[in-house]
Amino acid sequence: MINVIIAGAAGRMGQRIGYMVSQHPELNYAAAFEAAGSPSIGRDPGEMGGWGSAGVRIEEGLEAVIDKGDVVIDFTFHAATMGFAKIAAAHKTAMVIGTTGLSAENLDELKTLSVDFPCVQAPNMAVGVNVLFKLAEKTASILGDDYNIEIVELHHNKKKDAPSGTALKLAEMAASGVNRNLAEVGVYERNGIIGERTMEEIGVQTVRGGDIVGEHTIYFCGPGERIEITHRAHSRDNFAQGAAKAAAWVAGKEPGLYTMFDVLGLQDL
Ligand SMILES: NC(=O)c1ccc[n+]([C@@H]2O[C@H](COP(=O)([O-])OP(=O)(O)OC[C@H]3O[C@@H](n4cnc5c(N)ncnc54)[C@H](O)[C@@H]3O)[C@@H](O)[C@H]2O)c1
Ligand SMILES: O=C(O)C1=N[C@H](C(=O)O)CCC1
Repeated sequence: MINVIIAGAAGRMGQRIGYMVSQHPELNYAAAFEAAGSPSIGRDPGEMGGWGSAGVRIEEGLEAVIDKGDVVIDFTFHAATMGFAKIAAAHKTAMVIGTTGLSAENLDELKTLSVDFPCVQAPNMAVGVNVLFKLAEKTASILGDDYNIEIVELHHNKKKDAPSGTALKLAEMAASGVNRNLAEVGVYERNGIIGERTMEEIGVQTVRGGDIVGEHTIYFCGPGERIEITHRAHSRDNFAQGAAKAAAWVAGKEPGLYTMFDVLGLQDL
């Protein structure tokens, strides 16, 4: 069995990932940890979530549990994630990172650290979203420069980062399809007398409200017609199943930075 350590075990994703790990035939829920001072410390994450005993108690900090597992699954907060990656790299323990809001500098640092440990990092672990990434790139490359590309994402009112990591990756994939650099053409807000839209820009807009789990639409708006491709998450379970699948895949792999395209075999599509 592959022993799994779950970071942020009391969180919305940490809870569903814990359940999926407990149900997975190759995975064992070996340890759980939370931030210092969390009221969940000492509690059983399964009992907290109402899905039975996980067989572990939530501990404080990754250092306390790093020797108990083969892979750390992290869906927490960007400011904490890089610290976890440094600890995992030093112990050569595999990692699955779903936390969003990582900066370009964080991703560069992760690439450097990954010479020492295998790590899957992806802003969205649902199968459907990863297919959508590929569709966005292909559709953009087929339609070319005559179609305006716009992305709209909707999430719950507790989400801390904007735009979503998924929307940013969608924009990156579409930009790659039309050979543009997102850093040069991404437009994240519009307000006031902004003038006509340029053909090059790729718009990314954010909606926050209620308990929306997550919705992403990419629009290709052309003369006389438009294509809209939407992914809607009905619950967090697809993300959590993807994280469990990634953990089973990455344990024992060669050091390196991998994505869900590697896990799902979509790399060459
Ligand atoms: N990749 C994906 O498929 C995917 C899917 C959903 C959410 N996410 C991302 O996962 C992250 C978490 O989302 P959420 O809705 O579960 O948030 P949440 O706030 O419900 O959960 C985060 C948990 O992490 C804990 N945490 C924060 N700092 C910590 C630290 N230093 N040490 C240990 N634990 C710490 C918090 O106490 C909390 O319990 C966000 O970045 C979100 O965008 C990714
Ligand atoms: O609920 C969240 O937070 C989500 N975050 C990810 C993102 O930022 O793309 C994935 C969808 C849900």
